Amino acid sequence: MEIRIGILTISDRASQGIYEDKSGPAIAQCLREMLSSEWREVYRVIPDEQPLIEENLKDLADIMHCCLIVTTGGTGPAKRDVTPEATRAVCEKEMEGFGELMRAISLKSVPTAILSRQTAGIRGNSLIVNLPGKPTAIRECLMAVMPAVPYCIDLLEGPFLTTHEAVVAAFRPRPK
Ligand SMILES: Nc1ncnc2c1ncn2[C@@H]1O[C@H](COP(=O)(O)OP(=O)(O)OP(=O)(O)O)[C@@H](O)[C@H]1O
Ligand SMILES: Nc1nc2c(c(=O)[nH]1)N[C@H]1C(S)=C(S)[C@@H](COP(=O)(O)O)O[C@H]1N2
Repeated sequence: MEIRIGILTISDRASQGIYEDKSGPAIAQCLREMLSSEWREVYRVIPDEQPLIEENLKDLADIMHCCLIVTTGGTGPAKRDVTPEATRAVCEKEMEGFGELMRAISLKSVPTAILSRQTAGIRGNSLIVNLPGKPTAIRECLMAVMPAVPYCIDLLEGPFLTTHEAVVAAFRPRPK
């Protein structure tokens, strides 16, 4: 079966065309460099509206069967930043370690890393990972968590994801 990965940009201004979305394409580019498995992106740009975020996450997981869904934006403290709330609302399990690790790595380059409430969670067979909105945060955060992502997807009975070892090595404690 085709491997699908959801890329969801959550930004009022990018969704209105006030600025060009750079973070969604950065996620796609980063994943292309990291993954040796064939995969197809399902890419969307939406405003910071919690019901809309939840609807898109559910659709990408349940209907589009994306094994991995990466969001960008809406993780901060501002009134309209509700991506973590939407993620928790649609997930059966929260995966706190992802947010902890991404904040710790990001803190080495920006003190404002602690302003991101980015998290991750499991909905059905899908892993949902939140990234901050800044285009420069994408590579840093994805590089941090990617070693554990293929094994997490194994545990969700998803496709066997392989990586380009020179870029990032997937860690599987119990190789298949
Ligand atoms: N998807 C994106 N593409 C390009 N630049 C972005 C994106 N998201 C954020 N930025 C940049 O990072 C800055 C700070 O991000 P901020 O978190 O304020 O934006 P946002 O909350 O994603 O956008 P909005 O306020 O329109 O919903 C923005 O002013 C913009 O320069
Ligand atoms: N790696 C990284 N993480 C980062 C940043 C960044 O520039 N690089 N920006 C921070 C800032 S300034 C904010 S406000 C929060 C939330 O951003 P978001 O609301 O766009 O998701 O992410 C933080 N995390």
